Order: sequence, then C-alpha cells, then structure tokens
Amino acid sequence: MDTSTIAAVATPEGTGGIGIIRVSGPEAIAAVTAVFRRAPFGQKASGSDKTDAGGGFQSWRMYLGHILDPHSGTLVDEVILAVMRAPHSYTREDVVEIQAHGGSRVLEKILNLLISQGIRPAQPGEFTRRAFINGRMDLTQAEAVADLISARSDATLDMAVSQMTGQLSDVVSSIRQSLVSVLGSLEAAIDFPEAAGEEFDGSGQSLHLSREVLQQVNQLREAYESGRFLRQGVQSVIIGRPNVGKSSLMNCLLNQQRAIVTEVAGTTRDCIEAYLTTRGVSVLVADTAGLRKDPDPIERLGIEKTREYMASADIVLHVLDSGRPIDHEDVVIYGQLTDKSVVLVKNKADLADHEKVLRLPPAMQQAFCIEVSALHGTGIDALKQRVADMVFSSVARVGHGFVPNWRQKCLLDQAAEAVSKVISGLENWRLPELISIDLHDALSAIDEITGKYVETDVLDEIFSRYCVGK
Ligand SMILES: Nc1nc2c(c(=O)[nH]1)N(C=O)[C@@H](CNc1ccc(C(=O)N[C@@H](CCC(=O)O)C(=O)O)cc1)CN2
Ligand SMILES: Nc1nc2c(ncn2[C@@H]2O[C@H](COP(=O)(O)OP(=O)(O)OP(=O)(O)O)[C@@H](O)[C@H]2O)c(=O)[nH]1
Ligand SMILES: [Mg+2]
Repeated sequence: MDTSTIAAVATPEGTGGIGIIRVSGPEAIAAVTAVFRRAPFGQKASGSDKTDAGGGFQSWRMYLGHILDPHSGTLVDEVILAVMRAPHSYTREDVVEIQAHGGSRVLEKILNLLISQGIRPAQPGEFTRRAFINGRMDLTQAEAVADLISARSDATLDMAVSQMTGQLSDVVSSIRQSLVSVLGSLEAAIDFPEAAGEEFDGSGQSLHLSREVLQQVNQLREAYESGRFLRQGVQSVIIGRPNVGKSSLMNCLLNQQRAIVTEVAGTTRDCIEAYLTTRGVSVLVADTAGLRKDPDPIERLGIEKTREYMASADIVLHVLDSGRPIDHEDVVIYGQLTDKSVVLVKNKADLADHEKVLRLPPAMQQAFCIEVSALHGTGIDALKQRVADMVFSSVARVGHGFVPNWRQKCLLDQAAEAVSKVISGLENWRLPELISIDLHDALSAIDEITGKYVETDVLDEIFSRYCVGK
C-alpha cells in the first residue's frame, strides 16, 4: 500500500485565470499548512478563526490566504484552499486543493514548495488510481474518467458519462452474480454429489443462467463492434486524381483554409489531417496527394502515403472533376475501394455542362454520389450529413448508451469462450469439477473488467494514459 503524499497541477499548462494544485495523502494537510498563512492579512484574527487555528481546517470549507516560502518568508501567491478530509474526498485520502493564479510559473513554484515539504509529484492518473484502489469507483468508471476528458464529440462524451456513473459496472456485476450462483450449485454438486443429480440435466437452472450470461456477454461484444466508430472516431480520407479539388474540399469541410490550393496539378504532396465534427460524431479527415500514374519522385512518396491512408480509412471520399470526362484512372482507383464505404464526390459542379453531366461507367454506377462545388460551398452540408449517416447506420445497433473499450472487449471475448465451455460441459454432463475450472476462468475475466482482480502492470498501462493531475 502506497502511503506517500502526492501533488500535481490539475489545470492545463499555460496561463489561465486560476490554476489548481491538488495534494492527496496523509501528509497533505501538514505540508500545505507549512507554506500557507491564513487571511485576514495583518489584521486581528476573528473569533471563528481561532477554532480553526494550527492547520485545523474544517473539511469541505475554503480558506483564503497566502502561500509563503517558509525559509525566506517571501510571498508566492494569494490563494484559496479547499480541504477535504479522508474519507470524504475524491481519493478517499486527505485532499487539499490550492487555487492559485493560473500562471505556470506560479504553480510550479508552489509545487516546488510542497515537494520541499517531502511530497512527491504525482504520476499521470495517480489521483484517480488512488480513488480506484480505495474503492471509490471500479476500473470501468476510472477508465471512463479518462474517456470523458479526452472526448472530442457529444457521442463519446455521452458514452463516457454513462460509463462513469456505473452503467457498464451494473451490467457486469449482474453477469458476475449469475456466474457466482452457477458456481454455488456446482460446488454443492462437488461437495454433495448424491443431492445434485438433476441440477445438471439440460434443463437445470445452471444451464439456463449460463445461457443468459452468454447472451449478455455477446450483446456487449456486439456493442463494441458497432460502437467502435463512436469510441475511436471515424477515419475518412479524400482521394482522387490531381487537381480535382481535394484540398478545396478539405478546406470547405473544415470551414478553414487548412490545405494549400493552386491550379497546379500535384500541389498536395503530404497528407494533411484535421478533425471535423458532424452531428456529434468526430471524423478525422485526411487530404492526400493526387493519384496518378507517372508521378515525380516526391509525388511518388506522397502517393505511397495516400495508399496507406486509404487502407486504414473507414470512409473514402473519392473526388471527381465534373468539368472533365471521367478518366480511366478513376475507374482503376474506384476498383481498389471494394471493402470501403465510398462516397463519389462530383466536385466542380459549377463547371458541369448540364447537357452532358459527368457520366459514370457501369462499374461506378452503384456508388453513392453527391454533387458539390468546393469553390462555392454548395452540397457540402449534404456531404457531411451523408458521412454522419454512414457512421450512425453502423452504430444504430448499440442498444445501451455505452460501448466497451478494447481492453474490456478482449476480456468479454475470454469470458464468452469460457462460458461457452461451461454450457457445453453442463449439456454433456461433464464432471462438476471440470466445469468449475471454466467457470473460474469466466469469473476472472469478468473481475478483470471491473478491476476486482487485476495485475499491477495492467493498472500501470491504464493510468499511464491519463493526464498528470487527474
Ligand atoms: N475542485 C475539484 N473539482 C472537481 C473534482 C475535484 O476533485 N476537485 N473532480 C474530481 O475529479 C470532479 C468531481 N468529482 C468528485 C467526486 C467526488 C468527490 C468527493 O470528494 N466525494 C466524497 C465526498 C462527498 C461529499 O462529502 O459530498 C465522497 O464521495 O466521499 C469529489 C469530486 C470534477 N470537479
Ligand atoms: N470551378 C471550380 N473550381 C474548383 C472547385 N474546387 C476546386 N477548384 C479549383 O481546382 C484547382 C485545384 O484545386 P485543389 O483543391 O488544389 O485540387 P487538389 O485535388 O487538392 O489538387 P492536388 O493537390 O494537386 O492533387 C484550383 O484552382 C481550385 O480553385 C470547384 O468546385 N469549382
Ligand atoms: Mg491538394
């Protein structure tokens, strides 16, 4: 058990109106008391102050005062302290928050004063790790805190909030309860073999419960598959022949001059990425180098990158030039997108001759098509809408508000495999001792989801992804 006291700046780097330093652990109050002098400054303390003297701060109260260097006596800042005594705090340890002025130099100075009082800097995520270790939340909730902070869209934010309030924990706990109940009957069968006879004939309660568990586990696994888009965001890529207006489209989608546009074919050499949010979904858009057969050496490198982006993209925006007839190269490019969600973007609609609008060869006629003019901004909203629709159509099956993350999903896979073995064991009247081994495997996978039993290196991995001060 780690009994050190930790401190970190909890607010983002840079200047801000107020910056907060968080301190947690048994020495938190003593260390802060050593560098803090209460207001009113230079006046007689009022009556109520006396009752709180000598670091005797009341829990969940705020105190105005000065941070002073205890050696030189120099004033560092005027601050407000919030004191939360164990166990009624975020970490369930003594917590003091120092609300200082939000300059990074000020906060650094205060942090250094605390460190000279024997407190150590906190690791990333260490406050939340302590909250987890001390039983304030389970691991799915702790993970949700990180998701909440990094959420870039409403969809991921909603998901993180529902997981933080324990919705996933509730489902997992009910799965656990069923498994424990099956284990109970199995153990009874092991201890009293003569009494358990009918418990394991296909219609028994254990079999029923195990099948129900498998169904619940599989639902969560499906939610992962269909919600992967929401969790990780969607990757899209803009591709096409040189000069068709890919960079113009990128700028138009972002409503910002992000990529260089010229009338010269082969302008974009490197891939340019940016995030776009459409209907609450975060979409990564990449503008790429135009694809053509005989590129110069620099272009060739750009085209290799374009191909990598194409390979990892969920959605491909294949841009065509409506002002020119379709090129064989376009048919070749399109042919390489068979396993992708593709939108054919007929750009430069303003140049299209309405007598002979861009005619698509049969191979491309099945594709979803949309006419836009990146120059005039027409059709762009419809394109964004289409992208959002593509995401939502794959997510529609997510029943609950939450989607397991990859770690949880891997454990659900393990649990599903073990429970399937339990079911076939029960169906085939195998020895309860053997079935019990699979049941224990299922339980340990489930318990690792909530962190009831989890290896330290798994925790190290999870919390290292947090920010310092969280
Ligand atoms: N200043 C500040 N703001 C913050 C946090 C914080 O730690 N400090 N939070 C943290 O990241 C979040 C709020 N979450 C929190 C959840 C529980 C407790 C807490 O101390 N709970 C105790 C006491 C409850 C009470 O007395 O009412 C408990 O549950 O025992 C604190 C913050 C966001 N805002
Ligand atoms: N009329 C018209 N011109 C456009 C439209 N979109 C782009 N253009 C013009 O087409 C030219 C090429 O545009 P870019 O956006 O640089 O094309 P690109 O596909 O990124 O080109 P590369 O990076 O060279 O592959 C520029 O002169 C743009 O102004 C459009 O919708 N209508
Ligand atoms: Mg370009």
